[in-house]
Amino acid sequence: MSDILIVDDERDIRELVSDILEDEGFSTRLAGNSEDCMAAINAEPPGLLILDIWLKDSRMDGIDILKAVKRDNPDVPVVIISGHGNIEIAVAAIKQGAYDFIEKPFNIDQLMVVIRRAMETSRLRRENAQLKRREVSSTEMIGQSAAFRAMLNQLDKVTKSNGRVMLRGPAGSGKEIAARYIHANSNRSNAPFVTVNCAGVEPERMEEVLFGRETADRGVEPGLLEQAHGGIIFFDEVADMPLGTQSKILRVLVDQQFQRVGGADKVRVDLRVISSTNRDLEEEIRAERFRQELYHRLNVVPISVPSLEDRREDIPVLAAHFIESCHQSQGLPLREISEEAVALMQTMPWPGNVRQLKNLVERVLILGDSTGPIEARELPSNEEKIEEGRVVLSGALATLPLREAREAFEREYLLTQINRFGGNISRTASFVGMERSALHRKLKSLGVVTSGKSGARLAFADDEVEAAE
Ligand SMILES: Nc1ncnc2c1ncn2[C@@H]1O[C@H](COP(=O)(O)OP(=O)(O)OP(=O)(O)O)[C@@H](O)[C@H]1O
Repeated sequence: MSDILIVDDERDIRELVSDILEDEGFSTRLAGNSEDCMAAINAEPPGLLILDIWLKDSRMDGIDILKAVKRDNPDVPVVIISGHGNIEIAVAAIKQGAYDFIEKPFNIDQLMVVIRRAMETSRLRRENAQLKRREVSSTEMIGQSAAFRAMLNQLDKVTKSNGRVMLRGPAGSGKEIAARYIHANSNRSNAPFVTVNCAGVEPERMEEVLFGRETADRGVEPGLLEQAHGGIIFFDEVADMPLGTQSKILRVLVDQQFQRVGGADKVRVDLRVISSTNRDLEEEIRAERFRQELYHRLNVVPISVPSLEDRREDIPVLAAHFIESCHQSQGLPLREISEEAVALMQTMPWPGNVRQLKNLVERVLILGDSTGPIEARELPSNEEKIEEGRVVLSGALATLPLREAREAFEREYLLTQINRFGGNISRTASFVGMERSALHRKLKSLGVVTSGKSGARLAFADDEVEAAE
């Protein structure tokens, strides 16, 4: 257990408190002024700080020390000692984040009750934080496709740097989990990871949420930037940040400091910034909805998170992973997946990406009444697309002459299958029921050029479609 730092300018008092605490089995350190106090904290943050509000011959008073501790070591609980009749100041200290206060003169029992409670609360907080961390670190990223491995490789390169990363990819593709992966593997892994849900906060509240606020009656309420101090702040869906807030964030990135709403003090924070977007930010800049300068500051290392349709090969392992986690967390049955069900999952559209797959797996496990393998009939039947083997035409296909429509269909169908088999032409040929050489010819006639050892990249007319490596 870490020790208790006792700060009081009256020597008798600090020694008396120290004796009592040592008798109770705590170890203590003592400081008589603010300089010694800050030096002791910087040397090693204590498990608890007992702090006199009035410190003679000190550069900082108790409230200043409290502010510094709450900024740099927010986990250290602080118990204030206040002189008799200084209740207002003690209450102000609580608003600044002190755990509790005791009034001089105090008796041993009072002191011990407050200290035991403060220690217990802080222990619970630490345990909670550890549990949360464990939960986060168990959200491991699953995948083995070339597209996934390429992304992971890029993530691994940026974990140890402080570079600002912009994660781009469609909704539900795994941008937040990628940001958490960077955090968990960075040297900030023991510091907070704080998400700013830029789409979810009302624009008029955004600044308070980010910068915090200071009011006469409620004191300091730290915002998300302060809460993330030392760690990573993740701007989720950064394109949804109001323009006014964008300028202020830009200032924070330039100056490395900011003011709370209603406050006068400058607050300094040490942060690494990761952002995500599923929109085309260049387009947002052209439409004057996103500030170009902020874009350049946030987009230092752009990393693309592939859609699930671009890594269909990963669907079976992801589905198995979600079955396992639903089993662990909710006791749902640990079921396998039939071959037909895997084939259907690997060919159906996934506009909601990995999140949609995760939800689908959970739904099937909840609704299913068997413990055998998941069957294709348990999956959504795509009724709007196929009715009893009948393909319902999309608007685009229906406007084409038969020959072009057939080619468009064949191209789409074969690309999906090739992607599903990770670019492996032999396995694709065997599934679609063609000879390998006939499939090659077919692809060529459709303008799909395979290259690389395993048909890795598919040059598709002028466009490039990346299937797998
Ligand atoms: N590679 C992966 N392995 C395991 N789980 C994943 C993976 N990718 C995504 N997930 C899970 O899918 C869900 C959606 O992922 P996440 O929230 O990271 O997506 P997102 O791109 O940030 O979504 P949005 O843009 O909608 O905020 C989460 O539950 C996440 O844990």
